[in-house]
Amino acid sequence: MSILDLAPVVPVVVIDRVETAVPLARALVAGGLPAIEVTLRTSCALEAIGRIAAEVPEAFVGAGTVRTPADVAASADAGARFLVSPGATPALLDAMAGSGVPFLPGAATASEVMALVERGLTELKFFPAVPAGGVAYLKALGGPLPDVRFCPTGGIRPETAADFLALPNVGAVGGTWLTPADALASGDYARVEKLAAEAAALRG
Ligand SMILES: O=C(O)C(=O)C[C@H](O)[C@H](O)COP(=O)(O)O
Repeated sequence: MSILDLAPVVPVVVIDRVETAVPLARALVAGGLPAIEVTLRTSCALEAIGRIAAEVPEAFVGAGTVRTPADVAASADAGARFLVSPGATPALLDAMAGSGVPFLPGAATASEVMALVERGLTELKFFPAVPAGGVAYLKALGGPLPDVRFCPTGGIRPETAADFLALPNVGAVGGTWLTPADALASGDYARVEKLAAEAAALRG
């Protein structure tokens, strides 16, 4: 099973208040997006992953912004079922591979992609997707590197997601638009569910 096949969109969520973790995960799952990437950018991220893993079993919760071997260990201990990194280093790749947890390492250039393919990795995050060159760039990478599938993330909006998903080398896209900060602040999980349902419908 690949993370890229769970849903067309992987919500990237930044959780500032751990109490929001479970209701927002339930809303995303109810909308049809079970794979949820919780970024390790906030102090409660690991606790949020743990709560979602324990209380929302139908979610497939992972850790994002995984940058170091210590992040890998902490994420796995918290219950992350996948790991996403913005880029890749040899030490990080060794740790992710050794963890036994599925992972999507980040790459943005042909050389970076080729280095990962040398390690047997063919499912990658393309980051930062839009600033790096967007749909045209990813399409061009697919010419010489057709065996690699990507989860482009960074700058993707609901109105541009379908263009990425139309590429043969895109399995899913990531983005933060499913969980607007004001919706989380006001507890408007119905809005999160609606945004998730619209995203889930992007690829039939
Ligand atoms: O923290 C990480 O490792 C990330 O995954 C960075 C995310 O790709 C971007 O934060 C996506 O954010 P948007 O451009 O708002 O969709």
